[in-house]
Amino acid sequence: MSGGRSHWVHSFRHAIQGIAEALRSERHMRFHMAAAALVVALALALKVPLTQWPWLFAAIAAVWTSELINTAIERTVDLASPQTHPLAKTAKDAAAGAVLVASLFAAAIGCIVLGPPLWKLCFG
Ligand SMILES: Nc1ncnc2c1ncn2[C@@H]1O[C@H](COP(=O)(O)OP(=O)(O)OP(=O)(O)O)[C@@H](O)[C@H]1O
Repeated sequence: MSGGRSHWVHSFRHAIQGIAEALRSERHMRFHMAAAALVVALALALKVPLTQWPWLFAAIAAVWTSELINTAIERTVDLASPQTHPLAKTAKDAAAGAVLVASLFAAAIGCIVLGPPLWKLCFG
């Protein structure tokens, strides 16, 4: 049982190290983190109803998850194919496409959830 728990703790530590390394090495990841902090601060300031928060968290999680997977794919492709190769390009471009889809989803959620209270605040 304790061996199982220790395995779980190791897996958790590795996952945190993965996120920390992505934050250190990827400018986009730091941008997503700043954007998430801004969204949370805005939602608190605008007193967004509790029922809307899951949409914001889903959007943030979608962007972070896609960026982490994109980073993993970039590293794997660089390791497997340091030379230019059409398949390496396909893999990296598809991974970047996943980040774009998640970012568009997050932007739409941000407009839908934060737009109306922001509009009300600015234009009465
Ligand atoms: N080994 C390769 N073979 C062919 N094309 C590649 C290869 N590596 C990168 N590319 C092309 O260059 C683009 C940029 O790749 P790169 O690894 O610099 O990622 P990036 O988009 O700059 O991401 P980031 O800024 O997050 O590191 C890829 O999307 C792909 O089109």
